[in-house]
Amino acid sequence: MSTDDLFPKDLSSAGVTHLPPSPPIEPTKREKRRSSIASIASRTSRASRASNGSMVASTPALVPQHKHIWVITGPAGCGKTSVAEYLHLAFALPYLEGDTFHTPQNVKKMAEGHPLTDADRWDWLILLREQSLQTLHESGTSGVIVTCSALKRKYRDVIRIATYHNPAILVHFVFLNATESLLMDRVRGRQNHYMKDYMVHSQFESLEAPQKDETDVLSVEASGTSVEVQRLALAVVRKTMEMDAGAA
Ligand SMILES: Nc1ncnc2c1ncn2[C@@H]1O[C@H](COP(=O)(O)OP(=O)(O)OP(=O)(O)O)[C@@H](O)[C@H]1O
Ligand SMILES: O=C(O)[C@H](O)[C@@H](O)[C@H](O)[C@H](O)CO
Repeated sequence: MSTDDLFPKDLSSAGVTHLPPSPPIEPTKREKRRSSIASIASRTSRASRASNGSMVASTPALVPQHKHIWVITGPAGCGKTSVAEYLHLAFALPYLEGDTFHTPQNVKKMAEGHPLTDADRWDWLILLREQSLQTLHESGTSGVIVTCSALKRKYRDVIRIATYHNPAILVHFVFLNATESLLMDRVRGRQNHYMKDYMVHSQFESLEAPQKDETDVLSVEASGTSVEVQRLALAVVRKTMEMDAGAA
């Protein structure tokens, strides 16, 4: 895969299987956003070439060794949707919005102010894992992006099972790290969403932040602006892709 393949110019083929449940962005705004993200991606690509004029000629084509499941994780309000949409457009990879796979019962429970239990989450986690594998298989792309709070280690382990019988697949967790008080503020500012700000505390009660031995975790500082967090996430994902292709 060449650097240009990592930042394809035609983003229209990227599939979104499940769009986020948030209010739709009006088309002109979405179009503007797409073109701005595409232009950031292509600028990044040109910049890396400009810093090394002979790179295109002398660097062998980047060939990914694996297919990748990029799980964007963290508690409510950390920016999973914002980051996933950005990566989806920048890398032209299909994107599954995890919240749209919750059962109506789970959504009702959260909307009524009751945190989900382990029992409520198992089938959802398994579904996300299976949908990710299916999407990878059907799309033929080098990766798929999925949002999933994946708050506990054992939840991440459920997703990791995707690799057990598929040695060609790697799972990565992009953990968006921010404080409870910041996320309370963000969720408070969000309109028309079933998850209310007072639920953020329960997310942190459940949270088992990834440990050092979880080597498939890419931790991203998520307290900056949306643009800052999106760019940090893009950088770690791109670096990981390049390492897999033997180019970093
Ligand atoms: N870095 C940021 N700075 C400020 N506001 C942000 C940032 N990232 C996201 N937001 C805003 O915070 C709210 C939550 O963001 P987003 O929906 O992306 O988070 P999420 O992790 O997907 O949340 P949830 O799990 O509750 O769906 C949204 O209103 C979004 O516009
Ligand atoms: O595991 C969970 O508790 C859920 O996935 C939540 O994280 C919500 O769906 C999300 O926060 C929506 O706002």
